[in-house]
Amino acid sequence: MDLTAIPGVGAKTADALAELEAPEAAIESGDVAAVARAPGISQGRAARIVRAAIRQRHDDEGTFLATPRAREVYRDVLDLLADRTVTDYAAARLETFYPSASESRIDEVRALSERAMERDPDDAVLAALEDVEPLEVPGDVRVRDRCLATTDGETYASAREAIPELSVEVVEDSRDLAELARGYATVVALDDSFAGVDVEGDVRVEPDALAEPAAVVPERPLAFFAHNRDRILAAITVHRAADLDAPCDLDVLEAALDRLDAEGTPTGDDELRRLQTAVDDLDAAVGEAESVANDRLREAIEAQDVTIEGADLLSLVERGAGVDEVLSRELADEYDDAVEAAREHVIDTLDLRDVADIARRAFPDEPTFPVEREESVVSRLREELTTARDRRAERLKTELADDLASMREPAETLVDAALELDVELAIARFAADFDATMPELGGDGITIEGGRSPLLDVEFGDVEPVDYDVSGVRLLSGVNSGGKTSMLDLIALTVILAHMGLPVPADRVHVGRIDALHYHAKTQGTLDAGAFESTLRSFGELVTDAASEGETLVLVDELESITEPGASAKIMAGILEALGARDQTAVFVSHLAREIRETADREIGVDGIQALGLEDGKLQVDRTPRKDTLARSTPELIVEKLADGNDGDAGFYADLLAKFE
Ligand SMILES: Nc1ncnc2c1ncn2[C@@H]1O[C@H](COP(=O)(O)OP(=O)(O)OP(=O)(O)O)[C@@H](O)[C@H]1O
Repeated sequence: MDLTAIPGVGAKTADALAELEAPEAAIESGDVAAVARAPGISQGRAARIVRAAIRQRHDDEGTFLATPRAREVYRDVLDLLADRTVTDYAAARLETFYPSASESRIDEVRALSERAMERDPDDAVLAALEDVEPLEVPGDVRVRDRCLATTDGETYASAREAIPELSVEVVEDSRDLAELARGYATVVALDDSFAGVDVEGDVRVEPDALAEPAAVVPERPLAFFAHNRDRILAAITVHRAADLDAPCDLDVLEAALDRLDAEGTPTGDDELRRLQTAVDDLDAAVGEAESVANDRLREAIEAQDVTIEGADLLSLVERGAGVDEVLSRELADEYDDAVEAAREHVIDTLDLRDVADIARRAFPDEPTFPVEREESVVSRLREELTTARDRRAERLKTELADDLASMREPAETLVDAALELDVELAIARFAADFDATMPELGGDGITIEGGRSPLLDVEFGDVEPVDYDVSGVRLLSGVNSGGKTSMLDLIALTVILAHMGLPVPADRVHVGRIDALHYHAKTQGTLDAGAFESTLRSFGELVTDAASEGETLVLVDELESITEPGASAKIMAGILEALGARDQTAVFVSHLAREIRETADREIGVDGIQALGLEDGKLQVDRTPRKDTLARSTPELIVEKLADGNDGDAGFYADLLAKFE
């Protein structure tokens, strides 16, 4: 597949996508997370690429949302869905859903919606989803306790390329190797020629190491799991909570991850913990041991009466002997005890085992006061412990990397499935929150039964259900604030959702398949000549043959506000005539329904949102449009109320009312 064939994907993006293991498969399966793993591709961009590819696959021109207001309603739909996602991934993935004229695309998403609506958005699942994120490729890993060694320049270059995690050293002979082995816990010699050499330290001869880097740097495969550990564990919890089929044994994967911390260090091994603590606490323990010895010695000296014969004292003084000699002569046993206590302290506190003999040498046999550590011995001890720790860690890492080697793919599948579940749960929650049902598609016109718009400015619980049945061109009249604009919004929302393949907030909906939605919102005030002309042109295009190929739904809100009432009634009548002649479906909301109908050359049906009356100065409205009814306007209602009154002016109001008929 030529990636640049996807609309909007240029050569640069195609190169970035080509870095993925299987870019075509990721794009085709709509896996936004996988696409977003390409360098420099954000989740939003990935969603746009996937959407463009879907459109291409379904031969879909993407011209369904033909006006700004139609696009706004679509945005509102996406927001309602995104509000019900837990992960950013699901919100981005939902952006790949769009209203489409393509039957195959709608069916694809309908299948997903139907599956989604069976799901139970359980709180435990939603909570577990909080920590699921798309898997990431970890940054560069650097390993400092191991190195590669070779005598050959070419091998050196390929080693640097194949295993950038380790330093590569050029050596000449086994002496050089031995030198390296003093600085590194492990040296991996890449040349055959070193086979059988006997050098002190952990020197391995592995001529095939470059072919199997993970064996030399288990940190590489482990870094993936360490970096993504929490996400994978969260995905495991999601699978358990939602009872999803798992691609691997979750207990085994979890147990393996439990042996790894976020830095990629194996955990849960007592021996490694012992060695690590010994390295960390060595200095402190030696310091404490010095105090132990000195306290003891001080006490012994204080308690001791040293008796020395004059001749001996004289001889000592003549020889210039110091206190050490007095100590060794007079307090040899006490000194030995004190030093023994110091040695035991270090060995016991650090739980030293095979290096206990080195630890003993950290305090000298020769009496001194105060007792002081032998710095070179302590350094040696530190080196030995560090090397032992690093070797132990490497062994554990290798074992763990082996255990996890076969789990990378299942882990990816696991996280992808959890993220996809979030998409489905968003649809399930949308359906549950708004009592939505799957619409029927096909035939002509639109039938909505028990429709409730979640876009209204009232609590969803307070939204009154409405019914409306539209075929052909209709005028929608009605009282101010009766719900005419809200009805257009509900129709637009319903048609968009139905063409996205999603459930609609109604008891029952039947929607004829359309190719484009033209929804024109009410303009704010009269337009100037230029704006008026361009608005008229857009309607002109809409009703010309070229533009009206295919089915369109036209929703227009109070077009009369663009110019003076007389002219606008004529214009609307003309547009409705043209749309009617082309068998399109249209709803025009207007307060000039009567004038339009009178001006039009063909019969135009008028429906009305009726006021039931005024109660305490407030309109009581039946929000469901009454078929073939020119609704009374608000002023008419008020005049009627005044005419019915007992005021002296009633006659005047009765005459006024007559003018409305
Ligand atoms: N189905 C409904 N259930 C509850 N409230 C509704 C419903 N439809 C509309 N409303 C309320 O009525 C208000 C006015 O609705 P809307 O703007 O649709 O009326 P309108 O007939 O277009 O008014 P105008 O003639 O002034 O343009 C809404 O803001 C909303 O609060």
